[in-house]
Amino acid sequence: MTIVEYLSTLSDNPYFGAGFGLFGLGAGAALLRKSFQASLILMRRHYMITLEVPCRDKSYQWLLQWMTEKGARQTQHLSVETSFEQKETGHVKTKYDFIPSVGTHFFKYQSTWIRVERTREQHTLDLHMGVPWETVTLTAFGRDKSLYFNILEEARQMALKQHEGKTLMYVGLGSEWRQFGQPRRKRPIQSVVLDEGISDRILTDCQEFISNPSWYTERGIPYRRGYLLYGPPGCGKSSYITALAGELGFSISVLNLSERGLSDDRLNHLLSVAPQQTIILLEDIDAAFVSREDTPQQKSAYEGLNRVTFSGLLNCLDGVASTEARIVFMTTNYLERLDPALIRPGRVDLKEYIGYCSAYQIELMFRRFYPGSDSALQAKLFAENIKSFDKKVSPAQIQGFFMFYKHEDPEVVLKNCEMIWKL
Ligand SMILES: Nc1ncnc2c1ncn2[C@@H]1O[C@H](COP(=O)(O)OP(=O)(O)OP(=O)(O)O)[C@@H](O)[C@H]1O
Repeated sequence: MTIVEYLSTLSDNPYFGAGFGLFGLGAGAALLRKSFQASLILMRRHYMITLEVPCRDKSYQWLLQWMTEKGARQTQHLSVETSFEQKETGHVKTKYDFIPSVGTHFFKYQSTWIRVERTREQHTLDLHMGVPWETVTLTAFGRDKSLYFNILEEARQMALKQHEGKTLMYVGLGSEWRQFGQPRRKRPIQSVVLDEGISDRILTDCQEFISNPSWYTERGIPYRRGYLLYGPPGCGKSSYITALAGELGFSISVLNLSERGLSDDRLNHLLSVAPQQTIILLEDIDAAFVSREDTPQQKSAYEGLNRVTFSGLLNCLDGVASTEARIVFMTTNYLERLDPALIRPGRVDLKEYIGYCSAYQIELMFRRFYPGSDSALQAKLFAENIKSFDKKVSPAQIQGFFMFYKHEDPEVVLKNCEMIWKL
């Protein structure tokens, strides 16, 4: 029997025919599935756009907030984020924000449906923050990438708007900057009364610096500026820096150089990843290198811990260079304790003494507290009275004194000037 004859007898066999038919069906289904998958991949590649935002990216928080506003209304699967909000009256209000939970959500942006997938890796931690690693992936039909650009920009604007009129504070935690406390209402710069011309000098210098990056790049000078405010306590150094940050629309990033475990490397890293548009504040810079080892107990407490060295700090300050305007403010009560290397030009470009009140400051503070019609005359009298005691007085003392007599007439205040030193 030839092979051809053998095959023809097989084709007459009903069992073989059925088996062959089944095989054909299976192969056909597999082929269909494969081509479906291939066309899906092809469609994804050419007709869909995807955006992946990992939790380490700056826009991640903005995007979550944006989704809270836009998307959370369209999905039923939410997770809660509780925060505390301080009202201007000082009341603290609890605020619940619902954000789309981990999983898949769909919502419409303009006329496009977007699939949002929020995933959380159970086994991977974001080592900086110690939280599970998360990713948000947006997928939409189309090829226009500007869709995502618009979403991110809208999210950024929304985040900025939330902080409009507020000053943010950051502190260095580990190798990250973390927001510290609630955003504070901006303090008007005029509310910090410094001696004649000082505030204008600092403000103009900062503004000129910020608006002139090309001056620095053209001359190959690092784009940074250092300021030192020195003087006795309670005269407004910290208050002025806070008010200045508000005026410039900057945040404040506070670095505590005496902090345990802050090494040269960490300091360097923190300075290089500082938030944008921020004032880096090194308070009580004189205390950073002396007070730590005053007593044997302190010495042993700090043994084995990393810490910032003086040369490390100088290197870090010199290395603070970026395309961003980098403003560093230092404060101290004791200028004479500072090493000249720390405050040489280039590290500190402008030094200002913020001292006890002059007659000019006393008058101005009085007029701000008692803005009545006789204010100018009374303020002059008040300043003369205070000066006649020939004693030092700080703005904090004057503020405390005014607060004590806040329900009294200016006349009573004028009569009780000596109480300033007794409160
Ligand atoms: N020049 C000023 N104008 C208005 N208020 C002031 C002024 N100086 C100080 N105050 C008030 O006194 C308080 C303490 O001021 P602040 O902390 O800014 O002083 P400081 O010079 O930074 O002191 P320290 O050296 O102890 O840090 C604040 O409540 C502030 O409002």
